[in-house]
Amino acid sequence: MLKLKNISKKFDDRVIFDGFDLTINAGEVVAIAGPSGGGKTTLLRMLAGLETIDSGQVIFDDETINLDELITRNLLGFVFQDFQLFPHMTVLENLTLSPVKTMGISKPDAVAKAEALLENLEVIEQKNAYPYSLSGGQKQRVALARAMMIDPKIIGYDEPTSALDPALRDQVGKLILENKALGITQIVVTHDMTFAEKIADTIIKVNPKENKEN
Ligand SMILES: Nc1ncnc2c1ncn2[C@@H]1O[C@H](COP(=O)(O)OP(=O)(O)OP(=O)(O)O)[C@@H](O)[C@H]1O
Repeated sequence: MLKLKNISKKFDDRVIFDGFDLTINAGEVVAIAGPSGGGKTTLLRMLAGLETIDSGQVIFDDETINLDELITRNLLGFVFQDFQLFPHMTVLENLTLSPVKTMGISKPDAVAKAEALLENLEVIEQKNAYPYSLSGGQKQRVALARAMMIDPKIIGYDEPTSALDPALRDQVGKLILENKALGITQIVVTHDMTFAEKIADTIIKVNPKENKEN
């Protein structure tokens, strides 16, 4: 279970979160909705350690995580809105780069793990392809595989359907529900309420004026 307690975050003088609380049960799919600029992406970035948290507590399975350690704790694997695949690297290189460089995983182990994930996500045939040659849906799957390389406790998706046509949107929904069946906790930032209602156990709204759980 993930508990955020009394989280506060400012950018300069601008308050994004002021005493924000959130509880997510293990295996749950939570959709985060709310107006543009409300802090949805910032929330994911903070949990992934890509953005600092000014104050508050992050508790995972009863352990209070030191806020400075979020970047190395692999709590949340991030599937970026625009995928952020390195254009000059193959799919396999995109997946193995960070685990080998920053996590000390051996290259053969990283490759084996990447291939297993690509196989599961049905993009193994693209392992030596460069991102430009992939379809939107394939990029999405590769981005998901890359997020899963670090064995995160939670997978966070930033607007996973925004670049996709309706058929691919359904495919992403299916992937999220497949991960749910595996017991993976997932947080999905989305503007798309129809999609949120389809995939989420809980929908949470973040609002810049009242960023308290509601
Ligand atoms: N690194 C940063 N420095 C300064 N301000 C930032 C930074 N990142 C985000 N912000 C500001 O914080 C606010 C929340 O941004 P965030 O991207 O989290 O919103 P969002 O809810 O995801 O919006 P959208 O739905 O438009 O993607 C915005 O006003 C944004 O301009």
